[in-house]
Amino acid sequence: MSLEMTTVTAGYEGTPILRDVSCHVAQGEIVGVMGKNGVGKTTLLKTIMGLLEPDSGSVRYGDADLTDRSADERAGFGIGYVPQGRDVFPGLTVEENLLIGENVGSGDETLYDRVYEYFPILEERAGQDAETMSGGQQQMLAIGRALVGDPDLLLVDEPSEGVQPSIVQSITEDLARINDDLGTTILFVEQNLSVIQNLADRCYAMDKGRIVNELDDTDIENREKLAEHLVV
Ligand SMILES: Nc1ncnc2c1ncn2[C@@H]1O[C@H](COP(=O)(O)OP(=O)(O)OP(=O)(O)O)[C@@H](O)[C@H]1O
Repeated sequence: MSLEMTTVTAGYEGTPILRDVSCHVAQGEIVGVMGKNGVGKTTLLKTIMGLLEPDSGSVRYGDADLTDRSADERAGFGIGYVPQGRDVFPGLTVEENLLIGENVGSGDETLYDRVYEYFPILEERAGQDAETMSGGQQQMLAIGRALVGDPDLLLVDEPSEGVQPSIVQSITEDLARINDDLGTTILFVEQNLSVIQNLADRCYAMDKGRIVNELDDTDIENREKLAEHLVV
């Protein structure tokens, strides 16, 4: 199913952040969102996930109008969210963190097997306090937690943030493989040029709450062109 956001305006307590944002992601596509700090990238993902109510505009997924649906309902439609900073639950084990991502009552063990296949370290560390894992392992856990919800669309907020460079490459490959193997559509926010180049089919550039450019695969190969949208 494709995602379609149309002329969305959204913000926090009366302060507008997203201004008239329209974007789309086709089924099976991997689309990046880039831009400097504070331009509204996280706000865009939150609005798609239903964690922030838009002041105007609409969010549609396939035939469904999600605009007035809760985040839980959107998860039920097959949308998974990997938040910035990962937000693993401290004091809970890796396995308990994964359990939280499961759709209530699904009990589908194959979803765990799938997560452990992509991220064997999570099986090895199943009983470990999630908080004591490295940044990269926590990022894998956050992706795994979304995967046990069996999403068709994955929203991923800065997968490279706080992750050491050698692991960034491996997480990028994992996301590409998830898209390839499972057909999972991916919309991700990123400021790391290499991740964008290695992962995105297409990319939106944001500035001051607006989408100011759309880059196709040829544009994405051009590092200087990409960097224009990221330099602070
Ligand atoms: N909960 C909130 N309440 C009020 N203002 C917020 C809140 N969250 C974000 N903002 C503001 O909204 C603006 C956009 O933030 P957002 O997190 O969407 O940007 P971003 O592009 O994802 O940046 P970054 O890369 O730094 O995460 C910023 O000015 C930020 O201070």
